Amino acid sequence: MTDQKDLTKTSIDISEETDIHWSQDISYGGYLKLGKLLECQEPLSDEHDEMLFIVIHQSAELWMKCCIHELMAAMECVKKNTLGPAFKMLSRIARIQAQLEQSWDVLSTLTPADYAKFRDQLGQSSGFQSYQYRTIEFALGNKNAAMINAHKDNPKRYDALSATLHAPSFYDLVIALLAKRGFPISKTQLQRDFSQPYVADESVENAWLQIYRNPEKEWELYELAEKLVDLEHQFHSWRFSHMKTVERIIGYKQGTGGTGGVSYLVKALDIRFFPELWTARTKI
Ligand code: HEM
Ligand SMILES: N[C@@H](CC(=O)c1ccccc1NC=O)C(=O)O
Repeated sequence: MTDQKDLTKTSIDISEETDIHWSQDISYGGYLKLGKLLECQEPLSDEHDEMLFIVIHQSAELWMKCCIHELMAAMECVKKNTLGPAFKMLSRIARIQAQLEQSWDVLSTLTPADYAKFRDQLGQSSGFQSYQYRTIEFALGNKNAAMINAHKDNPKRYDALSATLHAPSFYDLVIALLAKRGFPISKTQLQRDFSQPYVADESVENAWLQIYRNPEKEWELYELAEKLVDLEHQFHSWRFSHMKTVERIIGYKQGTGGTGGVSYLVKALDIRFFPELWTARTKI
C-alpha cells in the first residue's frame, strides 16, 4: 500500500496542473520574441564559421544591454546617496562581465584561416562602431568626443551618446558622493567639464586613502571602492583577452575599422576609469 501511495506522488498530478491558468495569449517564443531574434543571424558568406562570429557578437550586445540597464540604475542610486541597491547591481554587472570574458574562449576556436575566409565580407565594419560599448565606456568615464562620429548617420544614437558624453560618469557621481559624505574634494573635480577625459586628483586620492585606512568609519564607501576595483579589473581583463584573441586570429594586420589593430588594442590597456583607486593602493 505504501508503495502505491509513493507512486502516485511521483506521477504528474493532473488536478494540480489544471489549477494553473495557462495564458491564451502568451508563449515562450512569443514572450521572448524568438521569431525575430532567431531571424537575425544572416551570414554574408557561406562559410561555416561565420555563424559563430555573428552569435558571439550578438550575445555580447545583449549582455551589454543588460549591463547598461544595471549601470544606469546604479548611477541613479549613487546620485540619491543610497548605496545598498547599487551594490546589488554592481554585483550583477560583475557576473555579466564574467560571461563576456568567457566568450573569448569560444571565439578562440576560430583559426586565422577560418576567419580569413569571410573577413573581407565585413568591409570596414568593426567593434569600434558598437553604440552600446561606447555608451558603457562613456558611462564609466572613458570620455572621447571623437568616438561619437561613428554614429553621425543615426541622429537618435548620436544624440543619446552625446548626452552620455556630456553627463557625469559613474566615477564623477561617486566623487560627488565623497564630497556629500564630508570628504574635502577639490572644486575642480566637482565642477569639471564632464565631456573631457577625467584627470586624477590628489583630493580624491586622499579621500580613498582615508577610507581604506579606516574602513570601519565609512564601511559603505569602502565596499563601493572595492566593487569599482572589481569592475575595472574585469573590464581590463576583457580588453586584454580581446587583444590576445585578435592577436591569435589576425596577427598584426590592420583592423577593418582603420586602426593599427593589435597596437590600438594594446594602447587601450593603459586607460584607467578610476585612477586614484589604483594609485592609492601603493600608499596604503
Ligand atoms: C575575430 C574576432 C575579432 C577581431 C579580429 C577583432 C578585431 C578588432 C580590432 C582590430 C579592433 C580595433 C578597431 C579596428 O580597427 O577595427 C577592434 C575593436 C573592437 N572590438 Fe573587436 N575583434 C573581434 C571580436 C570582437 C568581439 C567578439 C567583440 C565583442 C563585442 C568585439 C568588440 C570590439 C569593440 C567594442 C571594439 C572597440 C574597442 C575600443 O574602441 O576600445 N570584438 N576589434
Ligand atoms: N575589426 C575586425 C572586424 C571585426 O572584428 C568585426 C567586424 C564586424 C562586426 C564586429 C566585429 N568585431 C569586433 O571588432 C577585423 O579587423 O577583423
